[in-house]
Amino acid sequence: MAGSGNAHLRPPGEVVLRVEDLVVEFPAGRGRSVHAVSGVSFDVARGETLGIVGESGCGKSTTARALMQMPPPLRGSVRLDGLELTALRGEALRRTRRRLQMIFQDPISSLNPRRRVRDIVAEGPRVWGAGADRVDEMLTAVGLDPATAATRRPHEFSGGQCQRVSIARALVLDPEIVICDEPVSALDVSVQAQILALLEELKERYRLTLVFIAHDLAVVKNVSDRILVMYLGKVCELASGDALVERPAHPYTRALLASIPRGGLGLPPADQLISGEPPSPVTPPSGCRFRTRCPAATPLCAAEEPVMRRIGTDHWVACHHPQETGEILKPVEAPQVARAPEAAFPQPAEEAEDARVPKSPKVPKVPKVR
Ligand SMILES: Nc1ncnc2c1ncn2[C@@H]1O[C@H](COP(=O)(O)OP(=O)(O)OP(=O)(O)O)[C@@H](O)[C@H]1O
Repeated sequence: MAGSGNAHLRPPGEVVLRVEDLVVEFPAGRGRSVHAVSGVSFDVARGETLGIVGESGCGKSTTARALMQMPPPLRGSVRLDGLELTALRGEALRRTRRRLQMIFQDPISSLNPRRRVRDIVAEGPRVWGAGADRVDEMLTAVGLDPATAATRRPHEFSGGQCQRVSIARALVLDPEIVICDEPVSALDVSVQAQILALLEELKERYRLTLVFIAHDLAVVKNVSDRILVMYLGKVCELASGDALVERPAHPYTRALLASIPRGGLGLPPADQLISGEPPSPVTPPSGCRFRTRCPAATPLCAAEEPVMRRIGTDHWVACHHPQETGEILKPVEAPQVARAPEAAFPQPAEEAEDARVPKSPKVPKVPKVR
């Protein structure tokens, strides 16, 4: 049986970032805590884009900040090329952080309004004493003309242009990993596509690894090699983008897919929709955290927390009653789907055992919940 450790979440390729049992809590008064991130594990392969998706408040941004050690997690491990970031302090942490950069949701408020664009992009190089010669190159790379843009201030730019400045600021220090936290959510739809295309282009040109966070599965699907689905501080499902969309196994993933309008992913409507708000992360439900909204929940789901199980090549799910993979949601007019590459890592015997689709009890037919 697959344990709750992280060996089973290995992506195909060389692991650059390994996250194990990450826990982040915030004080909630009267001795209680917000359980924002509760034992999240995943690996990121060099050169891949890992998407993280889930409703607002599920812990995506907290996970991102914990990777950057801003602040460090309460428990768990974050290893960059084997270097344990949670053990670093002071100068050593500062030096290592340069290898990880972040792009934030609100491009305008994340830029200092009083500074000129050149100074904003050059701030990292000034602090680090390196990269100053790349400022113009970066402005050009993100589609801004250094001659005209560099002396202007953020308020003179549109949201999309400000996000280009943020991207230049993040890339000027030549990071290995860029964590994009809802980088297009605040932008007009037409601008979103341009910024996503730019990120894709820069990823190739500068051989970046991306962690791409968004609440919108349609956006995440377009940019990600693999997708991790979070619900109330936990990972529900992790799979290649194709597997997640064509064979969603977790009821929550299915609900997220069902909420995408036709024309988004072009999927037929799924049979189950969820309603209501997630429970409070101060008092999360026992067992499976999704069970209070899950149309397939049984007493087992309240009694026992489901662990991540492998149900296919590069496809993992934490659910007692995952959807049998026999039912495949075919995208409308989908091109031939390429087979996901086999994991580069040999699977230990006990994981190979779990590679079969777990036999789950028949999920009773439930009425639609609206
Ligand atoms: N500094 C904080 N103090 C207290 N609670 C916090 C703090 N930061 C986040 N939280 C809580 O932690 C939980 C996870 O929040 P987080 O921002 O990580 O979620 P998210 O999935 O990124 O959502 P969003 O997209 O809305 O930012 C939420 O319940 C949030 O209210």
